[in-house]
Amino acid sequence: MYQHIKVPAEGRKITVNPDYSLTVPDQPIIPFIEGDGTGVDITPVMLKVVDAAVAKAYGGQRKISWMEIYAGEKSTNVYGPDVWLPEETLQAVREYVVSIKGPLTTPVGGGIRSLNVALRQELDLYVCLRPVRWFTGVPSPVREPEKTDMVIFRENSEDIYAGIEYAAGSENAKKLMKFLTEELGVKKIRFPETSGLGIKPVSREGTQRLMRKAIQYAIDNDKPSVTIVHKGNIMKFTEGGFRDWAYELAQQEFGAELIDGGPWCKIKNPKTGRDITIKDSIADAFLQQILLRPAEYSVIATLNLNGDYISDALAAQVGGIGIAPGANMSDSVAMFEATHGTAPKYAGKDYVNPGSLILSAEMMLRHMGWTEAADLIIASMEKAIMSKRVTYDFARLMEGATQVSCSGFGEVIIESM
Ligand SMILES: NC(=O)C1=CN([C@@H]2O[C@H](COP(=O)(O)OP(=O)(O)OC[C@H]3O[C@@H](n4cnc5c(N)ncnc54)[C@H](OP(=O)(O)O)[C@@H]3O)[C@@H](O)[C@H]2O)C=CC1
Ligand SMILES: O=C(O)CCC(=O)C(=O)O
Ligand SMILES: [Mg+2]
Repeated sequence: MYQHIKVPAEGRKITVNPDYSLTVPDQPIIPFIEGDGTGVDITPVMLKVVDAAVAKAYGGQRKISWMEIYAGEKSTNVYGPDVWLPEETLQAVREYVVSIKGPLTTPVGGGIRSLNVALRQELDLYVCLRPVRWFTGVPSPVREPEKTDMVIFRENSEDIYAGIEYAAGSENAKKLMKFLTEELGVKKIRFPETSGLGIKPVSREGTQRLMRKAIQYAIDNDKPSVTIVHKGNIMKFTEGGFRDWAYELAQQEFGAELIDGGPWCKIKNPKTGRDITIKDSIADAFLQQILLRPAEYSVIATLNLNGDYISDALAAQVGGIGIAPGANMSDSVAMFEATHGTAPKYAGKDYVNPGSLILSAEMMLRHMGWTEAADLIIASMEKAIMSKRVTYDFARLMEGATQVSCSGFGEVIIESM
């Protein structure tokens, strides 16, 4: 079976039904990746908090059998020097359907390509879902953080993240440059000899499967709008294509009707009868509007790079990246992870906020239909924040706070259950 993954003796697999709903046993086996950097701090705390919430919510009737799988630096220790993402890790994520991961390091410039992106691409986890909302008591740089309540649907499989890039001066860059200049008549590359080149694939299928999920989410959760965020004025056939294909999907599949001749349009929510406005915003303008008029935005559908930037910007608006959860999803497989990275300067210091990963686990429990345990995590997280016993990131901005460690914050959450 597996070479290094130890399958727990107790527990069963979660399975996917033909309609993509899940069958979740009372003792599911859930794979987790510890993660690099602060992964060693936050992942054990997340496991402890989830176990406590599940025990409290179901009195021993339900329990998670955690199964460690490997990626990143830990994988190179287990599998050998150059094995950053073993095939059996991908296999386990596919096979066990629901999993959770800590952050993984990606070097800047040279070195390995992102393992986080590789996981998303290999498993075709095409939706990066990142809800952003304020918790009462969290210090925020804006005056009315409660007005920020958005859910980002970031396209997770295309765009410049596809990794089609050639280093300046490399043979491939030269070949591509020759093709561009000689075959396509490109004359606008300012310094051809010293340019690195990247290619940005964006497709109708990729856009529309993402937009379908975003609209369905707005319907299921009675949200007032879906905003398509793009830079289609400049990148006409990639970001502009994204905008046009997203509107096209809204009209063709959801029967959206144009407002004042378009392109904005609206759908009547079949579940509530309320209107859902489908609109778009150019990314730079969007970034100032979310600060100045956040209440006007709800569900956001955007491309990979925009979604990456927007995730951290919005997280900051509601108190920072310490409580910014997320999920990477295909129609069947879901892998939950925080929005933040490995924060290397804090690695192993039991210091950072485990909140993002704990809230990612909360999303995971909700996805599994374990809503009582998920609700318990939200309620106890709120109580913990209100008690002002918080990690450094909140403590430095909160008056009268007592700073606690990463594991200490986990304890405060568990005490508050
Ligand atoms: N999905 C993933 O696995 C991701 C991986 N990465 C990778 O992580 C590495 C480091 O990236 P970097 O750009 O420094 O971004 P990080 O998100 O790791 O850290 C940036 C800053 O965010 C704050 N922060 C991060 N995590 C926490 C936390 N748990 N609690 C409180 N504050 C936190 C810290 O702010 P302060 O300094 O103010 O205390 C930190 O210095 C890179 O290799 C990058 O590629 C990045 C993003 C996602
Ligand atoms: O893969 C990485 O290292 C960074 C990814 C990232 O920033 C993100 O997904 O938000
Ligand atoms: Mg990011």
